[in-house]
Amino acid sequence: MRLASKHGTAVGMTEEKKKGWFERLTHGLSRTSQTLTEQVTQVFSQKESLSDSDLEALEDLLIESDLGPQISANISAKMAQAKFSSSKDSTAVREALASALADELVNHEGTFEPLGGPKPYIVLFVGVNGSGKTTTLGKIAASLTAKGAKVLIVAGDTFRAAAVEQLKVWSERAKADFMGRKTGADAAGLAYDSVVKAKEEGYDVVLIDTAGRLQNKQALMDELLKIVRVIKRVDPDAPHETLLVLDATVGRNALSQEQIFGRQAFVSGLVMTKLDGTARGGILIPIAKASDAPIKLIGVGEDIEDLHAFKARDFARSMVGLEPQA
Ligand SMILES: Nc1nc2c(ncn2[C@@H]2O[C@H](COP(=O)(O)OP(=O)(O)OP(=O)(O)O)[C@@H](O)[C@H]2O)c(=O)[nH]1
Repeated sequence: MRLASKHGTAVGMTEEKKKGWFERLTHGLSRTSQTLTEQVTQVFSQKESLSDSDLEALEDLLIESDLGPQISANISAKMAQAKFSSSKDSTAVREALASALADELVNHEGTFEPLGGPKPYIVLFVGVNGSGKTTTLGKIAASLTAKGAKVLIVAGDTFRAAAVEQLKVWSERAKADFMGRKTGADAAGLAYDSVVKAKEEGYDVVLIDTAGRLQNKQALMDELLKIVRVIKRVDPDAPHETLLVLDATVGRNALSQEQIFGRQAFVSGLVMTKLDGTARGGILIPIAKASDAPIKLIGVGEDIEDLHAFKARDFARSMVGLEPQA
């Protein structure tokens, strides 16, 4: 039993589910793909190869799409080499662009398989408030319980009553068990107790939410590190996964969030949410390249089915408005 069949590789996924996800992905990235491809195909229109000034225009477009200078230069160089037999064939331009984008991403995809590892599998969710941590946690819980897994949700953001309430609602929706404390309680103590309980009571997966904001960044990091330290006292290999949740709509701010959390909080995977809410979904590429941790999941909407494993080639194709390849 593996979450991967739903959130992971297409292995085991029914054709219908795969198609459903591809539609959601393409729809979710439609703002990005419209902006990107309309402009890029304009640069190429009526041409079979690019002049130096066309190449500069292309590079500027890619930089404006938040891809950053280095990646934009790499992609422009690849596009410069491509020859298009029919100048008006925008599909060929899109195919070439998708392939150049995918080349940038293929080494940055990772898998999230909470039912494929040790039991209980301890997952920590980190990220600033509003990035989509709670929603992501809830969606994962729902897909795991749907597979029959015994899941414990832990409200580790003990500073915000609203965050605890929101998580409680998700646990009811997902039919997962819930563990929380009163406002201001020690989050590390709660995390410790949750792992002990999970071991004693045979849980498959423990999903621990954490605070997204404290008095200052250092206090936040200290709190996260304390949670990790106490969890390790119960299980030295835990947490088995620390997912950093980043909101694509904040653009380059997500890049600096990755740098702050990624450097200090032992992040093992990234989740990029709200890709449906931006025309600059390309921000995922510089983030993937800057991070030591791979991208594991992406979110393209608020429904449970809108969270899925990150697949570089599918993502790159959707970014330029092409159907992912079955
Ligand atoms: N459109 C869209 N909205 C999303 C996605 N993921 C999360 N959201 C929404 O973003 C908002 C913030 O998400 P939360 O899960 O509450 O974020 P959080 O990081 O837990 O934030 P706090 O609860 O404030 O700590 C909610 O309204 C979610 O429904 C996504 O992939 N697409």
